[in-house]
Amino acid sequence: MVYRWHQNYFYILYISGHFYISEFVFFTEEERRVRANDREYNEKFQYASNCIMTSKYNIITFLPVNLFEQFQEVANTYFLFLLILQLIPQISSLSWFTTIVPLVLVLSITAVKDATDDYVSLTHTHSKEKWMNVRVGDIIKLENNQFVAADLLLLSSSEPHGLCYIETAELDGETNMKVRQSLSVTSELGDPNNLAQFDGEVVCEPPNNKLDRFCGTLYWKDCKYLLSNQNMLLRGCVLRNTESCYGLVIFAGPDTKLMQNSGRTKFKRTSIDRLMNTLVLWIFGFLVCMGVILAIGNAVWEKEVGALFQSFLPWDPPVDNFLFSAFLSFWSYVIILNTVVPISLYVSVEVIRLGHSYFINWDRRMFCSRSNTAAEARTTTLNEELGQVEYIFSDKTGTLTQNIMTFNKCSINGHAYGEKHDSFQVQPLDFSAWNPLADRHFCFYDQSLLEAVMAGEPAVHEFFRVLSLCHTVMSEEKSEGELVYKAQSPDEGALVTAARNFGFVFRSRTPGTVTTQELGKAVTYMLLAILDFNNIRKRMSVIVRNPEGRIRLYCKGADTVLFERLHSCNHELMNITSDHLNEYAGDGLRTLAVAYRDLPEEQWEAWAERFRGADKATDCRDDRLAAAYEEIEQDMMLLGATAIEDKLQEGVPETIAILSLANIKIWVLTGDKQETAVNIGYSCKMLTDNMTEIFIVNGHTVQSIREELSLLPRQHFSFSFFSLYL
Ligand SMILES: Nc1ncnc2c1ncn2[C@@H]1O[C@H](COP(=O)(O)OP(=O)(O)OP(=O)(O)O)[C@@H](O)[C@H]1O
Ligand SMILES: [Mg+2]
Repeated sequence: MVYRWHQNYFYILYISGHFYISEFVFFTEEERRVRANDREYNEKFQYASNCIMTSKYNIITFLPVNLFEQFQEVANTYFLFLLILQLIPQISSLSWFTTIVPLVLVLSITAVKDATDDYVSLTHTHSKEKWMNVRVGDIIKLENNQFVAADLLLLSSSEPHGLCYIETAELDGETNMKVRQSLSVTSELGDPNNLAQFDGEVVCEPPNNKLDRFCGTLYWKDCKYLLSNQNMLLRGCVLRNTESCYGLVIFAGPDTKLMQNSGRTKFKRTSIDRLMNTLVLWIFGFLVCMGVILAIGNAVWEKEVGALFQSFLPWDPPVDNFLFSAFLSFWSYVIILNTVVPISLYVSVEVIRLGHSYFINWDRRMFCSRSNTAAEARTTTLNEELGQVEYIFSDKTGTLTQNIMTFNKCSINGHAYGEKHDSFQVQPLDFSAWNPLADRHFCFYDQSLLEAVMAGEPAVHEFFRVLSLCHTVMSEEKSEGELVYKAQSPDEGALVTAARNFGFVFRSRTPGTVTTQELGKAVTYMLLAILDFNNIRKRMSVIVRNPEGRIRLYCKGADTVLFERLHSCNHELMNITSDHLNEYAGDGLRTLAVAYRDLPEEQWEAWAERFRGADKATDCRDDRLAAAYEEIEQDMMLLGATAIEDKLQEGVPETIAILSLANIKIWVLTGDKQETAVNIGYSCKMLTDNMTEIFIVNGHTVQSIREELSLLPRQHFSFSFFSLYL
């Protein structure tokens, strides 16, 4: 079958029991060129439009495709075959409707079930009809809480500095908000009339499934601007905390990163289906044997006895010998004995499936009273499929844990703060008395840290200064003194809030400055560079110039990477701090180390030159930037470490315990420190005390991990806990 669908051809192939829908595109895209507001130009490239079909059937294809699927059921084919046999008068032993009625009944019940399954999945994914008409190169407006309909380049937003906030739960499952920012040249366009005149051209990578990367260039008014993932809004995200924004459609429909990540719909067969088919085949084999035995009996009788009665009991006209008579009686017996093949089995299984799916929907224990939603089985085979699960792959933060981070403890200059020493001190500290900007929801119990701040200990001050400066949090001041932080990473939100309560209040930022209020005094730092975080670097830094003109680099990140980059004079402090860190990790807390480095003017100038070169590079930009970062993040002075708590979600340990009883193996992905990860493993009952041998596979390359794995005895695979550091 071939469908023509928006310039691309789709073939439905049937190979060894599976349907494959293959897309045949007549050109392979090497780079994408999109000119804003110029449909005529963009149409030349025949990019896919924003129409997406997620359902298996449509009205025309339903009957043939569904029948084709159903006749893969051995029993259905068998009954069709019987029906054909019945039409031959010489062997027809039963009236034709005894087979056709059950067959038609089974076929139509299954067809109705398939059609409803498909319709449900269609209505769930395809509610926004109007987005179908969006084409590549259009500029569209999005409003708060709307789903992003295609992959867009953010042009401008209602928020200052072209910022906008998105929730990416549909894409990566993370519930925290992320920030995107438009280029400053386009964010100035603002009003719709200017945007209608915008005629920039984007040249970028072809459609791909990498959710966290985008690389392209915007050409506009003889200038060239580099684009990154930070400028993109992907289909499936939801706009939050942003009144409205405008975006240029770069990828639409099947080319969007969301769709590129989803596999094609395949005809699914559960293992019960396969088991039933095998059983039916065996029963059919038995039936054939019976037929053969009876036909042999017929042949013997016809030869020995029947032949003697030829004049009274003549053979029917086309039959002229006993062998042919036996051949015909074989088929008659196949028809007569057909009831041994249980066609009702299929109907019963379908009915049971339907019943099970309703049991799931009605299950009170799967009802969430907070959001007033019940569990919903969207396919009737769900129960069987769940029963087949052997492995569960889960993310840790936000899936097992609540993703609500609280600043719990810290170690500054070798001193540990935050222990709850005694039972007297149950009241959290009251910050509002001396700090009007304090966040009332922040709880901390250790008085001595507050005393250290008040006593003016320089290390403590510098520690909180790092926390208030080195981050990517945005702040919003609705009314004087009422600060709201919008953090991309909840860890950072917790750290900045802690600094805020201890008197180092982050107030606002512009692309070139950060303004803080340090113990009541407003201070504006020049923000010279942000060396952003990524999961390979495991750290982030900022370089700032304070009002006195001194330049400092502030860095925070994983202790493993930070400790390697400290100045040698930190040896002793490093040992004490790492003892504290181990203690924190032992409690399952997330840890970060913080450090600083003084930069003389000449050194900064020289490095800034190289940094700008790397930043402008078009090829290997990431590698060159990483090398530049590496160069400056050296010889740092350690300040201390922080410990943040992220509580487990309700019921996680119980659920995991039940899952492991069912022998389901669970893999959890986390970027935490190894000790923290192991401890969380224990607290959520993934690891238990009777697992005496826990293997930690610790390698940095695929090769080294493979070697370590090959050392493990095979049977340990199901019980061991891996922490892969790639
Ligand atoms: N904003 C940040 N600034 C500096 N360092 C960070 C930041 N976020 C995380 N890190 C460090 O980088 C390491 C890896 O973080 P990453 O965000 O890649 O982990 P993750 O995959 O998100 O893990 P999880 O899901 O457990 O949070 C962390 O252990 C932490 O030490
Ligand atoms: Mg993280």
